[in-house]
Amino acid sequence: MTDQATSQPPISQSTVYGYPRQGEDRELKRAVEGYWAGGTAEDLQSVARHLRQQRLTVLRNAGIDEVPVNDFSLYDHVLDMAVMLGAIPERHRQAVPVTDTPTSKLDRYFAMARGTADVAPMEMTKWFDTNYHYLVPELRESTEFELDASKPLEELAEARELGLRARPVILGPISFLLLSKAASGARQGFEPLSLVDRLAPKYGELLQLLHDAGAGWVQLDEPVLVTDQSPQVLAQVRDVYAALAAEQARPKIVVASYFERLGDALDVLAKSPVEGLAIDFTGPAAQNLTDLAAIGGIPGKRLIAGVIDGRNVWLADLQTALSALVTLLALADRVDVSASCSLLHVPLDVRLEPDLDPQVAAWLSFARQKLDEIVTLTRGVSGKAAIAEELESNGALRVIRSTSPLVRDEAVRARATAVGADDLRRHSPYAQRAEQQRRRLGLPTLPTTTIGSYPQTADIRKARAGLRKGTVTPEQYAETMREEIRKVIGLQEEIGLDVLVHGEPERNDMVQYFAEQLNGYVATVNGWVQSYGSRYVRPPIILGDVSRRQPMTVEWGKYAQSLTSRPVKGMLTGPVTMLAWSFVRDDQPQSETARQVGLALREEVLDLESAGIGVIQVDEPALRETLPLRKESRPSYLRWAVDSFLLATAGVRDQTQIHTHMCYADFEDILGAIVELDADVISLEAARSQMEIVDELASAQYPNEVGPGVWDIHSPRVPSAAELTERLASAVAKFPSDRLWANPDCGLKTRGYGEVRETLANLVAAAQKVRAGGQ
Ligand SMILES: Nc1nc2c(c(=O)[nH]1)N[C@@H](CNc1ccc(C(=O)N[C@@H](CCC(=O)N[C@@H](CCC(=O)N[C@@H](CCC(=O)O)C(=O)O)C(=O)O)C(=O)O)cc1)CN2
Ligand code: MET
Ligand SMILES: [Zn+2]
Repeated sequence: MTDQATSQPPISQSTVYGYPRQGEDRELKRAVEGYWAGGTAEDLQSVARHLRQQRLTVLRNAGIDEVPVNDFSLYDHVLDMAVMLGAIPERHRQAVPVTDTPTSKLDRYFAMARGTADVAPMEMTKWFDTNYHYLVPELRESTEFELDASKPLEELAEARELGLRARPVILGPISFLLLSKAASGARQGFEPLSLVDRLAPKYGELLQLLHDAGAGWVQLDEPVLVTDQSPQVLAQVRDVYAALAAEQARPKIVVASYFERLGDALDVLAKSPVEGLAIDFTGPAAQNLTDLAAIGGIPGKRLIAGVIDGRNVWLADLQTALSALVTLLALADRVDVSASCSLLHVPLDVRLEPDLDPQVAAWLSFARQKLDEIVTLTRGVSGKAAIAEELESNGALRVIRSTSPLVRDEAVRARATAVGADDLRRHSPYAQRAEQQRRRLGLPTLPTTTIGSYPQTADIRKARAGLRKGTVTPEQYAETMREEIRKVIGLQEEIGLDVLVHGEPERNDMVQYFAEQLNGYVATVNGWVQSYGSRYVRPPIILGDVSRRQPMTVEWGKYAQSLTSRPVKGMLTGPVTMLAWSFVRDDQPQSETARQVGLALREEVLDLESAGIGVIQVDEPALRETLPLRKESRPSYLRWAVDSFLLATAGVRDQTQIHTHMCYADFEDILGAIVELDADVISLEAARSQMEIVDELASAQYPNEVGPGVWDIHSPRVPSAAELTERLASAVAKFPSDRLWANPDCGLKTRGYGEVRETLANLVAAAQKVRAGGQ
């Protein structure tokens, strides 16, 4: 490549698909929760407007040539899309009639997201293999779409007022339909995709409105195209984009995909009459580069090349990214530079991390730093010399990281290498273990338990904030936590639960809490990433080889057990979840890291056992979500996932009962792996899916014990004893009752004590009733 004269227009432009929404101080969370607590719509809208302006200014000042709009959301962008298309479930229409006031529109929006006292919210589920949750639109054969384009139009106008070139980002029609579900009461066998012909004209109207409002380009996101799709679905993709492209007055269309390779969908999109494609070239999607070359590229089209990893936090390898861009130049009419996906999935800015070791901070790139990487690469496309300095310092930092003692720990590596097949097997088969556990624990049939956490009250969080600020001493903090544990143990005894928990008050988060205590991890103080709605997490960063410094949970567990004669369940987060909800290393296979975490947890499990804890739960809620999007990659993932769990848990004696917990439905794809985990007891989400999982486990002849969650803890509703009895009875009808447990769906940390006390009492009553043979 040769240097271009500076007078020539730049070959490439820089852009992104989305930017974090919350603001530097999570202003959005406070504004939204403030509105829910009785604040005004004006206050909420003004904070939101200010944040949008701030984001656009940041993008502009960073040098981003074309900014995204409509990527902002008060709650979730799929919910926004459902509202934009008028796909509003009947129950929310009726519960919150929309009048002329702006408040009613907002109230209905939040009713769909969170439910009301009378109506259930829309279902929430994971956004592909990320830890972000979206709301699942509900459609039926009678759904009539009705366009309300006010949101993208307003956001477009805001950007144009700032003098910016803006590209509205809209969830595409195929993804919208495939991410939706049949509403309850829809015709048997109804498939949302069957509405595509009714939906497409609404997208046509939208395109026209955006065009009239001055949009030169629009981005239609079709991430479902990176999952396995049938030829029939791909034919629909072809037809719908042919129809949209035939619209008279419209912006140019770029179809975006991310997270995996496009596979067969690549050719379909390449042949479609849309003007551009945005493609992910990072991680498992790197294959797109070869695939694109193999089909001869997309001559005549714009390519937005996602060469910066939008889901991880490591400094990019600029040299490699630049080489990819140069290769791509020959495969498209024009190549623009971007991150692989919306920057929604990474924290805002490394500069908001004052406590981070500066050396480590220099290896990281959060959303704001990724903008710089994108802009640098964009300049580099015109001539490598223009970014020679950046390439050199980037290369140097990457070398320093790869050879840093913070990264490699030979002792850990030696222990990981020494792991043998025996370490991955319990001493005896389940039947023998169950016998010994029965004798030791003396539990009734249908034992009752909870999943671990009890309400994280404001007082608990205040104490922790005080500890951080130094206004609360470690001793005072520990006493506050012990007080909370006493309260939680007392409550459970009073209610009459069989297997108790300590309540997890000392944990800020089930992953971050452990990350803060393990070697090889670093935690952030401001690295918030939206999980759902107004809830955020701070995923820790796995930097180097992982090992345990000292026992992490044993003191709390021992204390809780000392307060009661009933068994107290020890509570740990499993290796897969410790990876899935963190930013992982990009310099070694995940299987390696998982094995190291498995070894660290194994030590903790054995220490808990020695401390007299007879029941130990190792949570793996992320096991399903981490399943690779493409089926071909699944077996190898499941192998290391199961092995790391076994490594953590299989060292205990027969009479120690191992539990695990998963709370995201859709277990069909991993039933085999669930069996292989060989946990004595597994608790699962079941209430929201009408206990279907029990049928599945029964037909898979699940050999160990199961606690299908009978209480959907995601909703503030208190289920009655009768309702819980019915759910339990339905489980008993399908699965051997001597291997069933009674428990909620998930932890209770987001619930209030009022609901918890009432529902758990109902749960105990229901279990008693079903034990006695009642209905
Ligand atoms: N990592 C992870 N991913 C997950 C889950 C999970 O539990 N963990 N569960 C599912 C998602 N569910 C979730 C449920 C709840 C929250 C949640 O409640 N988040 C809290 C933050 C939790 C936290 O980190 N709390 C810290 C810090 C709290 C905080 O914001 N403190 C204030 C001060 C608070 C005060 O003075 O009262 C501050 O630092 O500014 C603590 O307790 O110590 C929030 O958004 O508000 C997140 C996800 C799937 N993915
Ligand atoms: C998201 S799974 C949560 C499991 C954890 N033990 C809790 O009860 O909160
Ligand atoms: Zn859970």
